[in-house]
Amino acid sequence: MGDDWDDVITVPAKSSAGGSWNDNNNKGGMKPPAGRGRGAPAIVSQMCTVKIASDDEWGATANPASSSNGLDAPEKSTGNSNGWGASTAPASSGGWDAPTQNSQFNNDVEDQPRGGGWVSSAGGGGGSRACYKCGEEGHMSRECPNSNSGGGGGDRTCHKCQQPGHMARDCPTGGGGGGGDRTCHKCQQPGHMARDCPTGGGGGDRACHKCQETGHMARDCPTGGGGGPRTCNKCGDAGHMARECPSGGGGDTKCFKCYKLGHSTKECPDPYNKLTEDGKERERYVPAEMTTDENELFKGISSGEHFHNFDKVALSVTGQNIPQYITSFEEAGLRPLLLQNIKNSGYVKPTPVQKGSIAVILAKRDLIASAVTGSGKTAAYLVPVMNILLEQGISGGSHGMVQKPEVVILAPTRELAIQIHREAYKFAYNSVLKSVLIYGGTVSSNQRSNLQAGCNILVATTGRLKDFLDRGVFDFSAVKFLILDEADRMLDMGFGPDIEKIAAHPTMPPKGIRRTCMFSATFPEEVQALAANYMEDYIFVTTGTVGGTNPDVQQEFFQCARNEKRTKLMETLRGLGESKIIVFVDSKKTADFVAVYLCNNDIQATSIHGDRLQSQREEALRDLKSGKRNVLVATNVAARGLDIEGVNYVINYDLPSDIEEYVHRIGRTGRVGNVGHSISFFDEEKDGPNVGKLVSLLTKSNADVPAFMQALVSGMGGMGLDYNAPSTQGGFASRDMRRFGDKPVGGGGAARPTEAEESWD
Ligand SMILES: Nc1ncnc2c1ncn2[C@@H]1O[C@H](COP(=O)(O)OP(=O)(O)OP(=O)(O)O)[C@@H](O)[C@H]1O
Repeated sequence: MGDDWDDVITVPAKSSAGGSWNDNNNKGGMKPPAGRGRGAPAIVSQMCTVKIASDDEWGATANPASSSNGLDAPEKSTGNSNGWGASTAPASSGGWDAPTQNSQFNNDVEDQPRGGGWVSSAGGGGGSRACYKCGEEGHMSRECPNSNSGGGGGDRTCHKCQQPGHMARDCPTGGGGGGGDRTCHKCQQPGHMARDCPTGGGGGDRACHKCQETGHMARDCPTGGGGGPRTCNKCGDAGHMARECPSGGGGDTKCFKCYKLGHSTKECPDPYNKLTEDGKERERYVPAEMTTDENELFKGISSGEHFHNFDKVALSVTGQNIPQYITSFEEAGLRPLLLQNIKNSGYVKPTPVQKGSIAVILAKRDLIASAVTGSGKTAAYLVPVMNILLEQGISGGSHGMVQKPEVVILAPTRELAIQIHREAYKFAYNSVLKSVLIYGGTVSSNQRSNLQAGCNILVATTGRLKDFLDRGVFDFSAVKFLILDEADRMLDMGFGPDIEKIAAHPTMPPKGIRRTCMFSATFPEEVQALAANYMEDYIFVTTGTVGGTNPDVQQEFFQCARNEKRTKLMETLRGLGESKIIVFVDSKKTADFVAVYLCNNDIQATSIHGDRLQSQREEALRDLKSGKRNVLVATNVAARGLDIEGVNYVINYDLPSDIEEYVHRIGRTGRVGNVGHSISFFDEEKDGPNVGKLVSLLTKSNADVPAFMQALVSGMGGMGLDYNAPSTQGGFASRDMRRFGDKPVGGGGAARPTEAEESWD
């Protein structure tokens, strides 16, 4: 992965530090909360904490020009019979009757519908090219209606006898004859074609492409290999062709698909190659377009009976020069169109994380925000960044040019990226803002066209993002906001290296110039330390306990040995009737197994996991949403961020070993003030070692700790209990680490508070 990153075309980054947009702090139009007697947004000069109670995310030839030529360019100029890379050469090597069109030269070979070429699907061809038999347009020679004589009536001449009225293959002079003045490629004599050459070898003065000797063609070369000056496309050495390369790979020629060294295009292991590792044909999935039906678009989870409890949640904001929080969407000075879309979404007032985050982002500050699952973090960043773009105006790149999005939002899963884009599309409805979604598992040409048609907000998974970036479809030079959703996941070992490269990309404005915002329900302290490296003088917004479970989710645990789980699951599901339920398991295999088992037992189940085709993954979610299936068996791919209306229960068939994933999994229910339930099967043998972490989590979240867990923990002498330790040691963060950490933090501005907490109230 790594090497390609250095090859991307460099577009000059924004020159002036900070740019003017960075200085317009007041344009966000924040107004002070009513009745607080403050004129302008309050700027607090010291590190402080604010608590509110009550109301208050081209390669080798790195040739950017190729972008106009499609992403998957053909292997070099193989359009002749020279034998170099001959396997990809067009069929013209057959002789003089060259094909009219070489379908291999379609742009973006991977992404074209099968059966490409210029022949129309109408069955006859209707292009503007003329038939080789009659010379008329609208059909191909093989379908020539004027071909009674077998020849046609055009004025084109036969390649053999040079007479008009028939084609070479129908030449009455016979096969090896012909009277034209064209010469054989082998012996250079007129009157026959190379394949019919009586010399068998040829004695012309054309040189063999292998040994560079005259008198024979490459495929008849007596050297077997050749010693000409041409070099192998794999290893770069002269004397043999790529397909005969003794190195089997290597060399400094790059693959034209993935642009990595060491293999040819057809051997590319890249995910966008046609074949999977095990040789199966890849899916060519084109997702459906976003709905334009307003009702459908603005439909979402209605806030629940506990929504008012958000008012009781303490909002803690730490950092320097904290901007005044907002109390209502109206008072935030948002653009009318945005306000209208917020209203159409059914939002009446902001949730605590929205109150804090909207103010911070409108003030163009870096931000880490952590709040319980289902508390509206998506809108907490979308609304303010959109407002800023609308106020400052957008450039909106021209069609076909290298696109320059102003906002880049990264998410760990495709499904979450889809959801975020949908939200962005919703809030940007009727505005000039254009949100574009790019993610893997789908045909890339559609997404590329969407992106090339203009993009202000780019929502992406990292794989597809890097691919398009490498191919010069877009760059980061206009980025004002880099947003990581599920940031702790994005910064962990899986995605961390990608984020590092993205942030360090030559076209990405550096921290302090671009703004970086990170959101998650969980934010372990060690991840906060990593996050700080991408930020400058950031504000930390938390509501409740960072990493705590959602209080609206009633958590139940059952001791259940591994071999008892199936029966227990059936029992549980039968008791829950038609409710929408997500059943989490720890492996793809188990997901398939459990889903099949449930279906065999008349439960309307489906599954989602990383080995399923993307179309199947999305279909599974659609089926759950629509109620076609009421049970979704899932791996952690569905643990974070998904916001599905009516999911009343989450069942942990297998408990995760990672405590943060537990928090996210059970957070698929009990969203925006709705009551939810989680039921977890605790297998003492497997989950015993994690009991300390669980008890710590439940305790800090003010949730009931089951008696059996308490007994287990005291039986272990309290081992594993650690309420404040980093997650890897069994705990979770509950605060802004800068205020309590021992180590200075890079890039986070002042690492320690200089003054006591200061409140907004
Ligand atoms: N102010 C609001 N009023 C009513 N509903 C809201 C409000 N803000 C967000 N919502 C709705 O709440 C639901 C949850 O929002 P969202 O998915 O952004 O939560 P989240 O905090 O990001 O959750 P997670 O941590 O699971 O990713 C969505 O359906 C969203 O439309």
